[in-house]
Amino acid sequence: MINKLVSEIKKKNAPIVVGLDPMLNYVPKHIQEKAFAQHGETLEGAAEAIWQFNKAIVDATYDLIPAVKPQIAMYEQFGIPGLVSYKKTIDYCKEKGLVVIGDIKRGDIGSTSAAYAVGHLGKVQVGSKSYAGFDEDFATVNPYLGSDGVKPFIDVCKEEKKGIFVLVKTSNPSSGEFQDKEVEGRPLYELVGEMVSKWGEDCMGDDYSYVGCVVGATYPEMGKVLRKLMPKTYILVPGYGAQGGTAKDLKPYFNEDGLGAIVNSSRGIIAAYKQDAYSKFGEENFADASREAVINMKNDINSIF
Ligand SMILES: O=C(O)c1cc(=O)[nH]c(=O)n1[C@@H]1O[C@H](COP(=O)(O)O)[C@@H](O)[C@H]1O
Repeated sequence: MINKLVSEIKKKNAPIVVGLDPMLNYVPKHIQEKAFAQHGETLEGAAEAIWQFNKAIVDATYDLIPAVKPQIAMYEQFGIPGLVSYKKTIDYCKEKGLVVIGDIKRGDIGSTSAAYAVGHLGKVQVGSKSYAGFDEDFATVNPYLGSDGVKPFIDVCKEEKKGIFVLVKTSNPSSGEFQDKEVEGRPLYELVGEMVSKWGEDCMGDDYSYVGCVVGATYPEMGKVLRKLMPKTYILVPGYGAQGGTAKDLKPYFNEDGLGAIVNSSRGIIAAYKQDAYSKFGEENFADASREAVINMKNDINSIF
């Protein structure tokens, strides 16, 4: 799957991911009203609204982008109906040829991680049959329980030819509270980065490992150090746009070949119609606003090369 991700990035000339993080207050009134007319103001109604919202955005942008990243929390808040919309979103995006990065940020003791890995990337055995549960192409993984929490994901990736992005340095303001702490004279995120690079050594695609990492766009100095430390590791870079990361901050995350990083924007794309810059579209044409926001993001990021 890492080879498909890289080749789609090249083909579409777009090292970007659209984050499908649908909060109900981003969903235009006309979509909410239709969903509530069918299902009432219920969890089912909300789940239908976010699904229709996602579908419209995917239809308007899929030809421009290599990948999407649905964040499972945004679906989980609507319970089981929300998870059904998460799965519908995954299947629809795959039908459209997109690589799907499930932002699930899992990681636990080995046996529990194995179940997470099976549920999201692998297949579960039921008697003589086996089934893929959520079936994303990649998943985000939290490594802070140690290697026995990550290895089960790598094992499933090997079997299924899938991939993971392991959190190394996150974009949020307090990420330094633990991640920047010095251990043996070096920040913890560097040690984690080295470990991720090591895990990825025998998980190589053509040019990059299918064990990738996450480094926030909001810490470009650290991105620069980590890029050098882990040259074969693909970096998923969230924090562009709504969290303040800008294109000029992003150059250090890429290799000389213009590859090696893929930048996520969620609110900046899916809720573009709410921004002044896209107000000309109006709420009805929210998906067209998202399309223009994708084109602008792509041009903005490509301008650094
Ligand atoms: O793993 C992630 O994707 C992630 C890691 C990180 O360090 N920071 C971060 O913002 N994210 C996710 O990236 C998305 C960012 O959303 P926006 O700030 O709206 O673009 C959310 O889904 C976050 O959960």
